[in-house]
Amino acid sequence: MSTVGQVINCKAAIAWSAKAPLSIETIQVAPPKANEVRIKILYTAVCHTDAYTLDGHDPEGLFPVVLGHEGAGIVESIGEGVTGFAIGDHVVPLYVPQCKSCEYCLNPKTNLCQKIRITQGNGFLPDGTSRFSKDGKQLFHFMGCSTFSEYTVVADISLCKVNPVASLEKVSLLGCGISTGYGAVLNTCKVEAGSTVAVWGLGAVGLAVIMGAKAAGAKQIVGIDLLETKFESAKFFGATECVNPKSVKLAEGQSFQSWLVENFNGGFDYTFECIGNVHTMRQALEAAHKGWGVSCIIGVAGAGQEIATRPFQLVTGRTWKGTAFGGWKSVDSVPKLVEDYLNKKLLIDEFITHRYHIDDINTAFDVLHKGESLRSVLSFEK
Ligand SMILES: NC(=O)C1=CN([C@@H]2O[C@H](COP(=O)(O)OP(=O)(O)OC[C@H]3O[C@@H](n4cnc5c(N)ncnc54)[C@H](OP(=O)(O)O)[C@@H]3O)[C@@H](O)[C@H]2O)C=CC1
Ligand SMILES: N[C@@H](CCC(=O)N[C@@H](CSC=O)C(=O)NCC(=O)O)C(=O)O
Ligand SMILES: [Zn+2]
Ligand SMILES: [Zn+2]
Repeated sequence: MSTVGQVINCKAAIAWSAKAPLSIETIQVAPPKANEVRIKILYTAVCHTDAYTLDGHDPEGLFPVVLGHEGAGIVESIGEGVTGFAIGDHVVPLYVPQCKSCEYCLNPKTNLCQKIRITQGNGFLPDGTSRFSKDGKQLFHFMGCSTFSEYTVVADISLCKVNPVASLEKVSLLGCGISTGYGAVLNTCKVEAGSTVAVWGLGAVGLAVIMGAKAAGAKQIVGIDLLETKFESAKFFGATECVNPKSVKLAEGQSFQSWLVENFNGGFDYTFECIGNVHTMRQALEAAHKGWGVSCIIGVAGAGQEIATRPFQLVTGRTWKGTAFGGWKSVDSVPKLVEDYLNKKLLIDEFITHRYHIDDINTAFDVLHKGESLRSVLSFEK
């Protein structure tokens, strides 16, 4: 029985309010309007940013909402005017879209397409409305993706078609964390062979940075985390050594970053913060090498959180920058990352540490907060 043009009743994890567990319920998903695509989501992962918004730290956080932004699925139907997709295509939703016509898409210096950023930040699709409801009550979209629903609707510029040979379970992780960390190295920082690199936070994003640094030919890759249980996986992905800031012997009044400068040849060519903590962001900046060191912020910090350092740190040659989705022009790049995965240039399988049915999504958030997981992947099929 075709669902094209029909409202679909399906399972979704609803966030009714901040800090509350997600509620598994049947919602209504309306057909796609012009330049929209409705997708049957087969797999979705949980990223720390989902937790960031669910925990109430996101100034753009709106409730009730269908969260989720790291997923993959199959096209169920397309709206009027959609040309690049057909029913049955394997696709990955993209929270950084690529319209290829806005000022940002036309500028090679950024991937931050702004075509639909305002409506996306307001929890809507580009026409300013939602396709989600629960018995007549509107539910907001999230990051233009909302993958915590069996069916979702996205703008056609927020979607890419991928090789159907690749496992949708695996390529779901290219919707955020792996692409971000890997791209931060290759695109945002353009790390050169022989560089020295330090990475704060050994979660999925941090490990993807390590994977990228190894691919770039870095000669030293130092993983930094408070949880030494993360060190083994960091070394698997390419860390040459790992440091627990709580375990080093600091001189009276000495900072961790000055200890790093003292013990790692004056600091690192590149540092990456993959936590979302403004204090570790300062550590990472000040551990970058005088004269040329570059520090890249990947971690997300909420409203009111501000970074600080002495201007002297920048005056003496350090650069502070950041990345969204690893600087990838999304529609063009994610299909290529899928090919890299199929050609074994990129690891994905090893990031998946937990698998759950969508009914157990709250457990996936628990293991993330406990630091026990890299990526939990959820499926809707029993
Ligand atoms: N800019 C972008 O485009 C993107 C940004 N992000 C952001 O990147 C960050 C990482 O995401 P993700 O990898 O999914 O998150 P994870 O929670 O999986 O990883 C964060 C890691 O940092 C560790 N950590 C926490 N506090 C400290 C500390 N003070 N010093 C050292 N290590 C610490 C955590 O340990 P523990 O588990 O014990 O807390 C965990 O190992 C998040 O802020 C997320 O929002 C994610 C994707 C894209
Ligand atoms: N609404 C949040 C935005 C936080 C943020 O920086 N998001 C990242 C992606 S994090 C994915 O896991 C991003 O790409 N931002 C670009 C953008 O246009 O938002 C807040 O306001 O804190
Ligand atoms: Zn994410
Ligand atoms: Zn654009």
